[in-house]
Amino acid sequence: MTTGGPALACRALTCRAGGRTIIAGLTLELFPAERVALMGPSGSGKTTLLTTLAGLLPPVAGRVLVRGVPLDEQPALRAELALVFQSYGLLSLLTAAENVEVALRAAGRPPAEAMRLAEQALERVKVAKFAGHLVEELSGGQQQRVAVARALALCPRVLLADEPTAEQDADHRAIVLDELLAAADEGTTLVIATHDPEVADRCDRVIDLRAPTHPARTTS
Ligand SMILES: Nc1ncnc2c1ncn2[C@@H]1O[C@H](COP(=O)(O)OP(=O)(O)OP(=O)(O)O)[C@@H](O)[C@H]1O
Repeated sequence: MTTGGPALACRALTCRAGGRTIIAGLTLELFPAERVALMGPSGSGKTTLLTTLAGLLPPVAGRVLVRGVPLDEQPALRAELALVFQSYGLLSLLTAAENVEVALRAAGRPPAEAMRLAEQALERVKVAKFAGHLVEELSGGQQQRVAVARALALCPRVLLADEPTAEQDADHRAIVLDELLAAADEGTTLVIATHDPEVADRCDRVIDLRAPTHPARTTS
């Protein structure tokens, strides 16, 4: 499903972490409504790549482009990207609902609308009943679903999700995956880092980061 130009792209992207080159000269184009699985062994650079694509980690060379515009030249374009962090990145002393509302308020939504959208997003991934609970009171899987809800609520142009089903049981894994794929049905570009072949099977394309120091191989 590729319409128009890429929603997100990178050109000759090189990323380093801990004094090592993790991603070397990677060029990619990710299209609206496309569902992409990012795979590769532990340590191959999935988190590093997602964090760089989200504009949170500057590359040492190359560029990230949002709708063809270099992200480093227009940092405001980050607002079009949402990242589900592998470690969730939630504020533990806020409630589940407040975590989603804070993101919506930061994106410019008025308070009442932020509350309504947060509730809807939490319901989509079956954590609405914990809306008033502090994040630190929730299980890992519940926290992960709150992190997914936060990203979904933003209706981002691009949703980058770092192993978003890793902490889920089978039923909740299916729910999370269905909701992420539903966002792609609405036009969001979806990139899911995963070790799960069943998640990859439901995507349009797999990007395989087989070796930390080699360019990614892309399969359709
Ligand atoms: N802040 C850091 N300091 C030092 N090394 C780092 C840092 N961040 C990442 N690395 C290294 O970069 C490499 C890639 O890590 P990354 O987390 O991107 O891999 P991954 O493919 O997401 O792994 P996993 O599947 O285990 O989540 C690893 O060797 C890791 O040790």
